[in-house]
Amino acid sequence: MTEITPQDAASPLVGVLALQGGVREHVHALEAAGARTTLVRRAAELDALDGLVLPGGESTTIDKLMRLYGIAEPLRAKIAEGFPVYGSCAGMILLAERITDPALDAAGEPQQTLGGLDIVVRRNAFGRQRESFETSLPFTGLQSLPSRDPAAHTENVHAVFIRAPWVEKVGSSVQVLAQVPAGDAAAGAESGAADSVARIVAVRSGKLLATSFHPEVTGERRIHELFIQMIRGDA
Ligand SMILES: NC(=O)CC[C@H](N)C(=O)O
Repeated sequence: MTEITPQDAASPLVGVLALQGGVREHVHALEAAGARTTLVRRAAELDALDGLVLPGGESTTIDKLMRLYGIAEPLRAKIAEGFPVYGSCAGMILLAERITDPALDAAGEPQQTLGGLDIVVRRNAFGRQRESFETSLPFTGLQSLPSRDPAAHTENVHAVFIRAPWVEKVGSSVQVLAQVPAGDAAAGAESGAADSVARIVAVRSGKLLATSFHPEVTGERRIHELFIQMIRGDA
């Protein structure tokens, strides 16, 4: 069912892919940031949109359902034409050109991605013991947002990680927006590597934005505002 919210008609219409995962939270965050929203389950629903959010959840399930419902191919084609998409967590995995450790289905077939974002991601990268954590991260590129605190020296974002991927490699077209610094106590880890090396957790390339973490669950609105500015061509 399509739900259009009564925002200003000039507000961009942003879809949230509603096949699996944390859909509601993105709808609320987008609306708080000034967008109109609609839930997307079918390829025909893509055409009316100004942008799309791929939520967190389980990337293997979302991948399977996107292919089953025939939405993967048309979405891939739109992304190649410059359609704005923001992916959080599983959504970041779906935008990645490559996964270091793709899950295999019962037939031994690796999970697929939409691609478009020239990054390599590692799933569940922060380890099992501390599979969820929260931390505060400096985030690049929020300077022009309406909700920005003009008195703030650094633009820190509250970031919630839930079985999150990190970005292992970025192509030359990709801008790194945030990293978990080496030695971050919250990231801690079993994944010893997180202690000794900074890990990339937010990136942008053209009209594609991806975060390993979930701004939509904390009341953090600046990432969604940034995405709306990207849609409008203001960022
Ligand atoms: N919170 C999330 O979206 C977790 C992502 C999940 N680990 C995956 O691989 O899809």
